[in-house]
Amino acid sequence: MEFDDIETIAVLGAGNMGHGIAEVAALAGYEVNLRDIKEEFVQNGYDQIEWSLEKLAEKEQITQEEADAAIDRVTPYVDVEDAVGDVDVVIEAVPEKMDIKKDVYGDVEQYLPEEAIVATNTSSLSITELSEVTERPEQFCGMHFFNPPVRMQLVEVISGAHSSEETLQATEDLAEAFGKTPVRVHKDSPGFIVNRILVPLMNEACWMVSEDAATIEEIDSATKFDLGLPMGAFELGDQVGNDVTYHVLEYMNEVLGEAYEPAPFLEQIVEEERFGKKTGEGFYDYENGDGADIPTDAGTDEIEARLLAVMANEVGNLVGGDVSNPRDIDEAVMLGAGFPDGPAKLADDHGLASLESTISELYEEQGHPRFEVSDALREAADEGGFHASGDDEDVVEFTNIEVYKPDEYDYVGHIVLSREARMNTISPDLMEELGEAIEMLEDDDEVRAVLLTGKGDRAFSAGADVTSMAASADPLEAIKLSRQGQETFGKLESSPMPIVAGIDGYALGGGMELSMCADMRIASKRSELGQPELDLGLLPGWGGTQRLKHIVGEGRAKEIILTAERYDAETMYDYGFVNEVVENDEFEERAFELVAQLAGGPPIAQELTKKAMLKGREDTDAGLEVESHAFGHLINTDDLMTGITAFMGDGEPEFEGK
Ligand SMILES: C/C=C/C(=O)SCCNC(=O)CCNC(=O)[C@H](O)C(C)(C)COP(=O)(O)OP(=O)(O)OC[C@H]1O[C@@H](n2cnc3c(N)ncnc32)[C@H](O)[C@@H]1OP(=O)(O)O
Repeated sequence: MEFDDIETIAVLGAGNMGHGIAEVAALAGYEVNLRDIKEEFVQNGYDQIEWSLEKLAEKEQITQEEADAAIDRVTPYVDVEDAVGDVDVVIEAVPEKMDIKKDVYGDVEQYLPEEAIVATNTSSLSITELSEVTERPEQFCGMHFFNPPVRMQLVEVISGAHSSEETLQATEDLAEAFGKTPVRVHKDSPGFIVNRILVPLMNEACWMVSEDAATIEEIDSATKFDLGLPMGAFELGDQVGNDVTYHVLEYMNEVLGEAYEPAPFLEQIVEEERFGKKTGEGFYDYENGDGADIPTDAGTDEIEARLLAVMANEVGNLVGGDVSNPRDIDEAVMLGAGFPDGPAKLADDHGLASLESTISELYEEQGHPRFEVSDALREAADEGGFHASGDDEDVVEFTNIEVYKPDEYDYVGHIVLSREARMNTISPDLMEELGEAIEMLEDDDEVRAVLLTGKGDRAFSAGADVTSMAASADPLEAIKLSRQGQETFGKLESSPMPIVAGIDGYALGGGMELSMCADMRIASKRSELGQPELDLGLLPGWGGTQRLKHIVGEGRAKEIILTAERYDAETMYDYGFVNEVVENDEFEERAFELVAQLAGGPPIAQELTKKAMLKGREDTDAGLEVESHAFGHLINTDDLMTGITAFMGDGEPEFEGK
C-alpha cells in the first residue's frame, strides 16, 4: 500500500486513544470507520469526537464548516466486516492485552483487503510478536500516538522485525498528513523511545528514595526547577499512573534485563494501590493533601547529575541498540514529553564526560546493572557529546529551529521556530540558534530576504519559555537573559536583509517582541498578539519597552504593555503593528509571496534604507546624514542602472546587489 492510495481508515477501539486518532484522521480529510465491540462504546467514542470538534471550533482553531465536515467523515460500526471490508489502513487501539489484540487481528483479517496496512497503537507490546499473528507481518508496524492525539504532535512509527520499508514510509507519510511529526523507531524495543527515557527516570527517582539518598520533594524540585522538565519525576509518575509505570518496568525487566528492576519504593506504592491522581493518592496526596506542591529550591547538584546520568545512559542504550539516534531521541522526547530540550542535548550541555564519571562511580559503589555504562555513552563522551560528531558535516543542525531555502522562491530564506509542542516558546538554546541562523543566512549569497514563522498553526511564539526562566531566580542571570534577547532580536532589526514575521496563531510576550524586530508583519485572521508580561509580574524584557513605540506610537505601546491584553489581528492591523491580515488558509502563500517580492528588491538600497531608518530613530539628524550618504553611494551602483533601464523598458528589474 502506498501513501497516495490511502483514502479510508478503520480505527479499532473507540476508547480514549481510538476516538482521538479517529478525530485526527477525519480532520485530515480521511474517511474513518470507527469500530468497537458494543454499540454503546462506539457511540460514546463518536460523541467524544463530536464534542472535541465543537470545542476546537469554539476556540477558533478550526472553522465550524471544518468541524462539520470532519464528523461527517466518521462512521461508527460494530460489525467487523462492515468496518474493515473496504479500508486501506487499520489503526488498532484496543486494550493493551496481547490476547485481546491477537483475537482482534484474527477477526479483522478475514475481511481486510489484501494490500491494507495494519498499524497498532500499542505503547508497550512487541510489534514483532503482534505482527506474527497476522498473515501480513511485512504490512504491519507500530503507530504510537500520545494522549490526547488531537493535541500531541508526536507519533512514534515503529518497525517490527518484518515491517517493510514501504509500510513504514506510508505510515510516516500518513502521520505527516495527519499534521503530526513522525519519529522512526528502528527496532522494536520495550518503551520505544519516549517511555524508554521517562520510565527509567521515574524508577531512578524511586531508587533514590528507597536508598534514603533523597526525598520526594528534593528530587521533584531538582527535576522541575534545576533540570527544567515540565514536571517533577514523582509528579509525572502520579500523572501517568504508578501501576502503569510499574507494568512497563516489569516488561522492560523481562525483555531487557535486570537494569530495569523496579525500585522497592515503587513496588511498595503499587502494593498500597497508590496509583496516582486517578486513585486520589500516589506519591502525593490529592484528596486529603495539597497534591504535588514542589519547592523551587530543594534540589541538589547530586540529584540533578544522577538523574541526568541515568537518562544519558538510556540514550546510549537506545543508540547502541540501533533503536534510534540522538537527534531523533531528542525530537521525540521534546514532542512526546514536553521536555524543553531532549535528553541527549541536556546531557551534552551538562557535560557528558562528567555524567559518565557520575554513573561509573555509582556502578562502583552499588554494582547495580542499571549503572553499567553503555558503550555509546562512553564513545559520545570521548567525542565531546552526543551531538558533537554531527551526522553530516555540510548541514548545519538546529534542534529548536528549522532553516530552509525553499526551491519555489528565489533568494528567500525561511526560519521556522520549531518547538511546536511548547507553542514555539523561546528558550535560551532557541535564542542562540536563531542568532546563528540569522548570521548564516546573511552570509549566504543566495538569500536576500527572510521569512520568520512558527511551526504549526497555533503559535508564532508564546514568548519566553517560562519553565526555563523559573529554574533560576538569580537577578544577574535574568539581566543576562534580557540582554541576550535584546541583542539576538536586534540582529534581525539591523540585518541588511528585509525580514518578514509571518504570524499564524499566538504572538505573545517575547514572541511579539521578536516580531517587532522584523521589517514587516503579516498575520492570519486567527492570530492573537499581546504583551502579557505584566500579568506575570514581569515586563517585556527583550526590547519591547523600547521598540514597540516606534511601530505603534507611545500611547498604544503603553496601552498594550500596561493592560497586558491579548489583541486580535484586525485590531493590531488598526494599531499599525500588523501590515496585512489574511484569511487563515491563505496565510502561508501570501507570506511567501510578500517575502519573495522583497527578495526581488535592490539589496544595497534595502540595506541602506534600513540603516538610515534605524539610525534616525533617536536622532533624526544622524538618520538624515546616513540617508544622504546612502543616496550618494547608490548613484554609483549597477542596481540603479538596472532599475532605470527596467523602468524605461517597462520590464521587471533583476537586481544583482552590485
Ligand atoms: C522577556 C520575555 C518574557 C516572556 O515572553 S514571558 C511569557 C509570555 N507569554 C505568556 O505569558 C503566554 C503563556 N501561554 C499562554 O497564555 C497559553 O499557553 C496560550 C494562550 C499561548 C495557549 O493556550 P492553550 O491553547 O490553552 O494551550 P496551553 O495548553 O496553555 O499551551 C500548550 C503547551 O505550551 C506550553 N506553553 C505555552 N506558553 C508557554 C510559555 N510561555 N512557556 C512555557 N510553556 C508554555 C503550555 O504549558 C502547554 O504545555 P503542556 O502541553 O506541557 O501543558
